[in-house]
Amino acid sequence: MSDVLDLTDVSVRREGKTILDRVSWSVTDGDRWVVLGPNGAGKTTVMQLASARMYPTTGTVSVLEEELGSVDVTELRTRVGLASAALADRIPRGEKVLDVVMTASYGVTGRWQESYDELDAGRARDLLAAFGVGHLVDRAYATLSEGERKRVQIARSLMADPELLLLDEPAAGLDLGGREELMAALAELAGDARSPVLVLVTHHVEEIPEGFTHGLLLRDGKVEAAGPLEEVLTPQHLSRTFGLDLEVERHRGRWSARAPH
Ligand SMILES: Nc1ncnc2c1ncn2[C@@H]1O[C@H](COP(=O)(O)OP(=O)(O)OP(=O)(O)O)[C@@H](O)[C@H]1O
Repeated sequence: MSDVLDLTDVSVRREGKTILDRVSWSVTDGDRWVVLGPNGAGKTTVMQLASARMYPTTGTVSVLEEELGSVDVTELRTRVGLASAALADRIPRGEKVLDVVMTASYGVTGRWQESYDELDAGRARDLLAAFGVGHLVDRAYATLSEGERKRVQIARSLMADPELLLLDEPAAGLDLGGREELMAALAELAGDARSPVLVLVTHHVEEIPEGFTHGLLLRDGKVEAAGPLEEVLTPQHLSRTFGLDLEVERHRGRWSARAPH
């Protein structure tokens, strides 16, 4: 079992503010992690480090056994898939869905003069079909619903066959049906041994798909708990993470949390 991600004593400071405070976290081959915490807890910052798009102020970060600061991050970034709102914002409005996915093999958003062959197009079509949006290949990305866009983004993040896949709030903005369809697609991905190591960021325990194995709880830039989901998603840890009393339930592999009356 090798470490896919390793953060040791990592702090990130910006404009005098400590965004991450001595965070240590290890992700091993085969794991499916959820990163959970309230607004401003530092989740996206952890994803920026994990995708080699940011360096820590202090501490060490290794991604796929390469230590940030001592490797060429351009090459490393191609080995990490990322789906996030920030990345989605960079997709040109008129871009064809097939190109949104295919351009990921060059790590660009917006098709220009790169050359693609039938194999690339075939892989993009297969990925879109796997996420239930195969019929949308020729549509302009801007004309899709939010749920369709989210699936296209995940298909795109898998295009370059990453070893690590980071999904930053994949269910944000989806209606109940869209969320549940996405949960089913992600559960399938989690259950497939050929899938990359998965890390999913969310604010809601209801958005943890079946098959996810571990959780990292963050609050105010600090780790509240990290480990197997059953050990981490306790009322005590979740209440401390979100700063209010919470009851937690698990039903058929899915979680829910609510404040008691
Ligand atoms: N460049 C920056 N300069 C100053 N503060 C920053 C900077 N980047 C992030 N922050 C702050 O760091 C904190 C953590 O941000 P981050 O985006 O990592 O949190 P998050 O857990 O992803 O939040 P959310 O759930 O709201 O997306 C926030 O308070 C944010 O305002």
